[in-house]
This record gives sequence, C-alpha cells and structure tokens, in this order.
Amino acid sequence: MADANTAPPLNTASPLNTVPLLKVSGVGKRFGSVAALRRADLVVNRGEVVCLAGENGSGKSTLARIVAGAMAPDEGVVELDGRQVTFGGPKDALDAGLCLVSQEPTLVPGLSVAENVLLPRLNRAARTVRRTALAARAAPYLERAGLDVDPLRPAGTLPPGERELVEVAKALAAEPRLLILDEVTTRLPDPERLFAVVDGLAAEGCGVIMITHRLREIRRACDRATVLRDGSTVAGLGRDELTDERLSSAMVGRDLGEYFHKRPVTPGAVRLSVEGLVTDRSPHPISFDVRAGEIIGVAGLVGAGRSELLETIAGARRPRGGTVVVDGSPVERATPRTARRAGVALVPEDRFEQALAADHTIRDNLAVPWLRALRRTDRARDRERANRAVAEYRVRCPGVDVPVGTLSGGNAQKLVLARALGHAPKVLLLDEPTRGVDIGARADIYELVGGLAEAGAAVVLASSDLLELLGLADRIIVLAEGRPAGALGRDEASEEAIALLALGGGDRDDAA
Ligand SMILES: Nc1ncnc2c1ncn2[C@@H]1O[C@H](COP(=O)(O)OP(=O)(O)OP(=O)(O)O)[C@@H](O)[C@H]1O
Repeated sequence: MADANTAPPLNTASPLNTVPLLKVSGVGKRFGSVAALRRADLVVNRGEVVCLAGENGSGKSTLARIVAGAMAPDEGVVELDGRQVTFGGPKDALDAGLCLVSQEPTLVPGLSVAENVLLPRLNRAARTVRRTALAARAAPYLERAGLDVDPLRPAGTLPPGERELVEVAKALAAEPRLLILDEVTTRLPDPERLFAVVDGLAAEGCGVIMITHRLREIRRACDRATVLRDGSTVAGLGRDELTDERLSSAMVGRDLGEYFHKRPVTPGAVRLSVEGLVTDRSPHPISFDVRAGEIIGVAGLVGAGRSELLETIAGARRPRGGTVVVDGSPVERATPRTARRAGVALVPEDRFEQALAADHTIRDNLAVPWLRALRRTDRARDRERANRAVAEYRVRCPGVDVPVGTLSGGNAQKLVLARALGHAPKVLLLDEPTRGVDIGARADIYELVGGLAEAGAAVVLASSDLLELLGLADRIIVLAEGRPAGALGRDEASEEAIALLALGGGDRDDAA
C-alpha cells in the first residue's frame, strides 16, 4: 500500500506542479462529544481525481465542508497552492476556486434553472439582466452537465435527477480549480455523463475530490484514493490498487468475504399479490406475485415509476385502480397505517423527506410506528429497543438521544432500515436501500434482507444498482416509463438484458 497521500507523478514537467493544488494536514473537528475528524490528511494535485473513501461516519463530508469553507476546522492546516488559507465561509472558498456539490440540495425552487446555475456569480446589478440573456449565459454549463431543459423553467419543477444536474451545472459555472463531489452520482440518472465531465475538467488541470461508496465508480473515475477511518487518514491507494478487496479492507478494516447473502430458498405460499395496480403516475396496470422467501427486484431508469409502485403498495399513494393482497386478504383503502397493519413495511428512497424527522431523537424516530402503543405502556422499552437497533446496525452515534439530523447520510439510512426490519414485516418494500451506505454496512444489510426472506418474508427491492439486483433478486421486473416492460428470471437476468428492457428495447409485456 502506498503512503496515504502518495500521488502518481502527474504533470511533473512543470515546476509549479511540485506544489500540490490542495494540501490538508492534521485536520481535526469535533461536534460535542463526537470527533468527526481526528487527523485527516489529503493531497490533491492539479489534473488529478482523488477519491475520498471511508465508512459511513468516517468524516468524509465533514472534510469536504472544511475544504469548501462551509465550516472551520478545530485544528490542522489547509493549504492551497502551498499557502495556508482560512476561509470565512463558502463564498471565500468559491472566490479561491474551491467548489462543493454537497449531499444537501442548494437550489432555490422558485428561481429559474438559469438563475440557479449563475446564482453564485450574480451580483445585485446582474440580477436585473434580462431572463433570456441569463438563459443564454447558463446554457453552456447546462449542456456540459448533460442537461437538456428549458433554462427558464423553475428549478423546483424538475425531477430529482435533473435537479442534481443543475447542481453540477452550477458548480461548473463557478469555473472551479478544485471541485468536490459528495455522493453526487447516487442521485444522477446517468453517472457516466458526470464522469465524462470530470475527465474533461481534469484534462484542463482542475483537481477533483470524489466521494462515493460505489467501488465501480471509484475505479472508473479516480486516479487514486485516500481512505479515512474514524476521522483519520489511514491509507492511500494508487490507481492499480483500486480493487474491491484493497478498498474494502482499507475502509472497513475487515475482510467482507461473500457480499450477497441470498441463499436459494424454496418459495412458500404467495404473500403479496399486486393485481392490476394502476399508480397515479401511469395508466398501465402492473401485476405480480411475491411468494414467502422470494426477493423480487424492480429495475428501470430514473422516472420509470419504481418508487411510485412501491409507495402505492405501501399505501403512501392512492392507486387509480387495482388491488394489493397480503396473505390472501386485500388491503382495503390502503393508507400507510392500514398497509403497516397488514404487515407491509416500506424503506423509502428519500430518508430525510419521507422517513425521518431530523429534529427528533434516534429513539423517537425508531419508535414512530409504536408511538401510540408506547404512550400507553412502557416508555423505557423503546430506549432498550433503540440501543439494540443502533448496536445491531452499527449506527455510528454518541447515543440514542441525539437528533437524527446530526447523523451522517449512511448512518441515517441504516436507521430507516433498522426500523423497517425490526418489525419482522411480512412484506418488505425496499427503495434504493443502500444509497449512500458504505460497503461494510451494505454487506450487513444484504445479509439481514436475505435472512428476512429466508424467514418467510416477501421482499420487493427497487434499485438503480444493477449488481445489487442481480446479486439478490430471484426475479427482476423491469419498468419503462411506468409500464411493465418485462420480467427476467435469475438465469436470464444480466445488466445487458435489464438495460435493453429499461430502454424499451424488449417487446415482452409479461411482467408478472
Ligand atoms: N452537525 C453535526 N452535529 C453533530 N454530529 C455531526 C454533525 N455533522 C457530522 N456529525 C458526525 O460526524 C461524524 C462524521 O460525519 P460525516 O458526515 O463527515 O461522515 P461521512 O464519512 O461523510 O459519512 P457518510 O458516508 O454516511 O455520508 C458522524 O459521526 C456524524 O454523525
């Protein structure tokens, strides 16, 4: 293993390049009793794409925020072009050419796409510039980001994947010297497009820090990786060391062994029947059965209707027709509560919008489905339950009484899963369950989901991660524009077969 920050000999021809673009040394940051960063070191050279890797809660986003001027370190030094810098805020960092695309959305929904893209560069006078002129100025950045929308459209009306591309275009408009992308690809319809942008920026001499949990993406886009564990830099991996084994053992500190834990199960009786279900998104009825012990995958491009299907089964959306039957009994007038009573649990796609109350404690969030019962009975039991869930799911937190909003993204996701799986549901609906979750926790989650299926649950797994679908699902239903485009058994499913159906290339209409 190379030293933590050993960089490949890039652009060594220029003497200027002996000084790194960015050098972070010994940075520490505490939040109350939590040491988010202890001794973080990081070097990025011009024209280099560096992956910042590490488990959930290892400090990656905190380091990204410090570099981008969004928070100050408690200790340590940040140098740009060999000179120490102290930023008063993100604006200072932006002026110095450092730009962060963070996990949190920053767009102003009521402003147009063009205004959002140019916002950091607009002074008061420029805001009176004609809207069409702004649109023309924003157009090249939108095009470079791969987004084909009307620049005058309000940003809030775009679907999530396109909003993320506006965030990317906004970063490009800042013409950064160092771009930080914090788990941007998880929200993008086509990550490859972003990688092409990253390649182009690097070729122009821009440094890029990329945070992602997807090992394939690290290999595709990055020149090397710097690995954080418990807030300290513990390893540096060169390009030819970016293998699954090296990355995972550097991040997690243990050998993950077998990744997917779906053992062959003899399916039992039908647990979930979806009969001619018409969601509020599309006129096409969808029908399929899931037997006890089965995991059914739902694939499709962004916007294909995966989330809508799961949310309708879970009673979170009103269907326009059709029935959901659990263990032979129709779920009448489905609401989230009636579906939950019937044994249906949903892990929704957006943890903070749909599943968690950020200002409330871990303990209260875990207790939500039981709150009524708890008010009447023993309040001490939920603490015990919460402590157990946090330990079992390895949620990194100082205790169960901290607000959920202080958790790192992946740890918040683990909490949503802990709550859903903790009820031993008959039907488990998972929508992008491992988005933002580190590889160690991923292996744990796959094992838990596999175990739940083995115990007789019916599982429906919607995911944009094809390896996850292929590794876990017994059968994969592919949706295209809200329509069932086909179903693939374990033996016929492959990345190519899924992609073909998702793009509308197949002519099978037998999704059940
Ligand atoms: N504002 C905050 N208040 C309290 N604790 C915080 C705050 N921000 C981060 N933390 C804690 O600091 C630690 C590091 O968090 P950070 O978000 O940097 O991790 P990460 O490596 O980016 O994780 P993930 O991969 O899950 O996004 C976590 O334990 C997190 O709970």
